[in-house]
Amino acid sequence: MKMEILKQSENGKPLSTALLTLKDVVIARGDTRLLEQISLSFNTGEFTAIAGENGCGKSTLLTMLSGVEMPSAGTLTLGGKKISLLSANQLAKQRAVMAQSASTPFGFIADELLHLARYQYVESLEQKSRLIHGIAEQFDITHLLARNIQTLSGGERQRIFLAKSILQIIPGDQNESLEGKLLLLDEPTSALDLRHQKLVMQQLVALRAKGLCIICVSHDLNLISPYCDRLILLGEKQCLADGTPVQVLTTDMLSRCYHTQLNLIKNEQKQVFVTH
Ligand SMILES: Nc1ncnc2c1ncn2[C@@H]1O[C@H](COP(=O)(O)OP(=O)(O)OP(=O)(O)O)[C@@H](O)[C@H]1O
Repeated sequence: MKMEILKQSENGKPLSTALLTLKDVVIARGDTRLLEQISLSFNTGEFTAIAGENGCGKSTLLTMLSGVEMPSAGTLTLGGKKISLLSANQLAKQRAVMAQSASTPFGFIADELLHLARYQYVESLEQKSRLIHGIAEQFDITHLLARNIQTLSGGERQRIFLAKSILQIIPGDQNESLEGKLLLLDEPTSALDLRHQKLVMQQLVALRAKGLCIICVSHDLNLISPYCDRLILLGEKQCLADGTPVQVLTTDMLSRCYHTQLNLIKNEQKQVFVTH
């Protein structure tokens, strides 16, 4: 797979590899232009958080990044290829999306739903089950596998759908690299208690270490900032800030983005926390 090398270290070794790129992308809903002329690159092995006020276009941007809908203008490439040219099967193996309120129209059993995530892989039922049980343990959903999805609590359901999206793209051998794979998450921790928030963040960081490119929309800046590599703030129809959480989280930037005064606290590890 041909990929654009973004940066080189002094010894010429690639430091990061662009997996997903947007060039002069315009995103609209109906007659409303939500984002104007955005150009961004998302790299292999990078965990990016996207935040911004309600209605600024975060979920719509994620939908476009997934290749499900095309932007009004501009180009989007995944792994060096125009996303619009990738088949549904290619997309399904390369990127997974967890929507904001993921649900099923029918009362699926959780285990059936997780098996469905592997439908495009040629593997024995035993291999499939081993993989599903491994991921289920990592997301603390083993005890929920026999349950009807529609009877689960919000947080339980959220962990099932997160596991499903990961199962869709990971190789059968969990030791294999995840380079070239993309995970798009829309507020995946909004219903989780503190223990499960931490668990999910730790699992995402472990997947990122194997090369997965993660883009996660979140309103919870305090939860995600210590774990993500990069934070993008959207507002005013553009990318207002793009950098490490410490670079992006300033009182000026936050008041411009959220139209209210917010305060910051720094801890000894130089992490920044936002308070009202
Ligand atoms: N299908 C649609 N038709 C018309 N307008 C839409 C449609 N989908 C979204 N919108 C509008 O587009 C804007 C952006 O919506 P989007 O869901 O991307 O926002 P968001 O930044 O994810 O917001 P939130 O933080 O509330 O989840 C909103 O004003 C929304 O009302």
